[in-house]
Amino acid sequence: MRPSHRGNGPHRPEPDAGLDYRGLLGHNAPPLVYAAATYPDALSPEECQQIIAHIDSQDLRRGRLAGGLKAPLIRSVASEWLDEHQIPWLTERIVKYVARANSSNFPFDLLGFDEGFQVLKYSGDALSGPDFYDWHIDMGHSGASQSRKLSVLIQLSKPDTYQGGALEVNFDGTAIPLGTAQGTLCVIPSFTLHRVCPVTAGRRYSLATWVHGPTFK
Ligand SMILES: O=C(O)CCC(=O)C(=O)O
Ligand SMILES: [Fe+2]
Repeated sequence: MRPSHRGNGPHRPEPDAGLDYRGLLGHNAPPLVYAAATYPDALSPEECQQIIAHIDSQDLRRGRLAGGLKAPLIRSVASEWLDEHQIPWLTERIVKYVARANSSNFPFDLLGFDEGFQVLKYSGDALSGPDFYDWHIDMGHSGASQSRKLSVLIQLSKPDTYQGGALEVNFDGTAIPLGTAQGTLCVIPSFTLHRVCPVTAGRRYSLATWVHGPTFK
């Protein structure tokens, strides 16, 4: 069971129900950095299919960790950087939700997207074994990953097209699954522990991008 209240702070809504948390913040309430901002219909099914078709037209590479490290025991996925000109509406859409999330949850100083969009394909092939991304944070030790402040994660697949593959966050010791509906966009601080459970059948497509800014202080 997942608790609807955690810690002693303000009420934290269920991640799946989270749209606009502003009304829940008291005047001096601390920012809700230990909650995901989740927007279930950020992309339509047609828009998700457009991105999936684009991913399937690409030669994908094996994914690495934040900072470029190869670690097949922690991350197994096929990935590629998206040429955003091929999905011209996407940047504006993501910016809209990041702005909403940052004003409601995470009043972080942000400067922009320094890395572009990464598309991800997790396959549940019996032969090569399930793809997954074990517990990790997105802030890395080198390059642009050092200044990641918000992680934006989009579910592109319909949940009934794969098995396993839950995207989970861990704020306080409890693994909390985020929404799986096709087109769901989640925003979490890049220091949040999260994982993608092994995809045991089918294919799970997702998109990840990061918003950068000055070092936390
Ligand atoms: O596939 C996902 O939904 C999340 C991917 C992720 O955590 C990452 O690429 O850093
Ligand atoms: Fe991640």
